[in-house]
Amino acid sequence: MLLDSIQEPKDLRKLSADQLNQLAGEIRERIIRVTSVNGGHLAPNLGAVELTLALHSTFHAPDDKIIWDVGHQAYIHKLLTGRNDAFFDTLRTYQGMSGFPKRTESPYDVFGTGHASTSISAATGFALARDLRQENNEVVAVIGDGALTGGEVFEAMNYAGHMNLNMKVILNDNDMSIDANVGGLSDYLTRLRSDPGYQRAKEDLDALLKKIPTVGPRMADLADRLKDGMKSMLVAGSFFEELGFKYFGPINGHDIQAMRQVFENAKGLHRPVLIHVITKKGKGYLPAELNPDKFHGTGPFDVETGQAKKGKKAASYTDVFAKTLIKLGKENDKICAITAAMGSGTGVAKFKAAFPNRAFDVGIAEGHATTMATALALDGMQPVLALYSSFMQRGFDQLIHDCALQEAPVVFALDRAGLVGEDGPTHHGAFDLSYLRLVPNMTVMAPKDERELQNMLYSALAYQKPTAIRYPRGQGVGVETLDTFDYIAPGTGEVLAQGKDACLVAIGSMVYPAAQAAEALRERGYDIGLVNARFAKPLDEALLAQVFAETDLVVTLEENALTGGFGAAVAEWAADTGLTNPLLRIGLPDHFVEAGNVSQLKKDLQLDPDGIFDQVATTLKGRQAHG
Ligand SMILES: Cc1ncc(C[n+]2csc(CCOP(=O)(O)OP(=O)(O)O)c2C)c(N)n1
Ligand SMILES: CC(=O)[C@@H](O)[C@H](O)COP(=O)(O)O
Ligand SMILES: [Mg+2]
Repeated sequence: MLLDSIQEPKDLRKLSADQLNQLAGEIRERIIRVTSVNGGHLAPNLGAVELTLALHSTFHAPDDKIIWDVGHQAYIHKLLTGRNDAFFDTLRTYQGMSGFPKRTESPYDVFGTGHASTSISAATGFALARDLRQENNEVVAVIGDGALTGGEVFEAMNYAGHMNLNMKVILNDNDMSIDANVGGLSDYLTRLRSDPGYQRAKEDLDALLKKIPTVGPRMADLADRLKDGMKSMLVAGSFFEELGFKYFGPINGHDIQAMRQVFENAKGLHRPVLIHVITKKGKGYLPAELNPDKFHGTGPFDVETGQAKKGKKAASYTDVFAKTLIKLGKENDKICAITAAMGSGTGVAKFKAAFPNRAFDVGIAEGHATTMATALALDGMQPVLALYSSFMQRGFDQLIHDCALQEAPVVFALDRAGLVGEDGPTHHGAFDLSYLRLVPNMTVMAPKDERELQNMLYSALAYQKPTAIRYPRGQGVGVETLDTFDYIAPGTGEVLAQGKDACLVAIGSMVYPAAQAAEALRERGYDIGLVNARFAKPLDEALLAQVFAETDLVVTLEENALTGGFGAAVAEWAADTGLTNPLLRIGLPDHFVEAGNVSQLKKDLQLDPDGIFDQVATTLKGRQAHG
């Protein structure tokens, strides 16, 4: 195989045009094979094969810096930069190769990513550093049309254009985000891409401009201004040109030689350049071409049929959220659902199918979504903003400054809270309890199971206050859901068992594992209590006072960073109250948790029932030994 002979990108420069095309086929085969076993971002990569070959055969990485936006499409880059074997064996596995660019993995991965819309800011920094060092390497950002909807992109282009920095942006336009892309910018790209009238308008304009008479100084001045105005209205890429970027395109992103020629020409321009490349998401694998959304990120699948390998499982938290919101939406027409480019992932797409006018996908714009939801709430609507926990981080200031400060009754439905698995540290929802708990006016809760998620969503809408509910990725514990809901008052936990030796006070996804550990401890003769805390804010202080009075050792459990999390809240409250019971806090450590199967990660971090049992038993034995 040609692919196995490529150790570094410069090997590509020895290949003929035919060999590069052959290599493209081999790469596609490899990626389909590996993702069919390990899962991964198949469709984005299949669309970027020729683009990556053209880039790596023209630019000289790692001296030239190639920055991948989101980074989910960087598999080809990994295959071409000496990681062929590891890719085959370990992509997205525990202690294996990351599914995203990662600086510690390779010198070719110059900037770590996972969240969208950072590449042009990063390129700006690399270009400035290069200029300060008086070197002359190229800096290239590769960004998709979906990631282009994120506001940071425009902050970066505004500045890079202003500084006239030598950097190249390759816009990989496949006319898709995860779901359909949204917005005026997406429409603009569609016009650039496909409207022959638009292209013709450009040619007609040139002809027209030649005909404008320029008699006398005032007429000449008028003609110039008219030309400028018309140019900016009609010239292809004028939006990018106005920001200071020289626009090239659109060009065929599956024609390696055409792209190489444009990239080579762009190298000679020492200024900001944007090259608009058109690709097909899922290219070369029919099931992915036909369903690019399903194959954006996939689990293991059968290559022949494209069918997912996993069997039918219990409903996911996302399904329960969507089903419950639809039911609530039928009874209350003020309820709206908002998401930031994660309609399928959060279940908002289902709500949109039921209530097309009351569901909004704003693109990759979590900050904007938060402010928009705030205003909807202030004007009498009941917005539910569904985001992944780790992407909510993008809207933190808006959550404080717009929503919480004005006490806007927005419900934040934070999916993928806790460990998410193979996407790894960029995507684990490790911090939301910490960063939400510190904000005044917030109510923060986490359900122990699907039924409690239903009741929490129902209750959150009744609170009429900024409220967050966080729940994990994937399937629930399998309890029955209902079509009627029970109200849970703010700051009320639930005593599941009483015990004198220790009480396990767990929140959200840790309640069931804590219950299993408590049972095992009881079998060893310990008297163990169990509390479902439900709320990280406000705490159920009366319940905690009872727990601290009745038991010796208090154990808090959360699938969130220990720093600032639920256990920290209990510790602060106990210290403020003058209680001195020993406190064992179980949760995520103060380092970024790597990628891997969630059960494996939980085992490693002692967050599974066995790990909880061991930690509590060791502490209890230690206390007995010291009398
Ligand atoms: C801040 C943030 N919000 C949401 C996401 C989830 N996400 C990952 S890829 C993606 C779509 C990207 O579309 P595009 O840039 O066009 O790349 P394509 O997959 O089409 O190649 C989204 C919304 C993210 N990674 N980061
Ligand atoms: C790259 C990215 O951010 C998304 O594609 C993410 O991988 C989706 O994760 P889920 O599989 O949890 O929806
Ligand atoms: Mg796209």
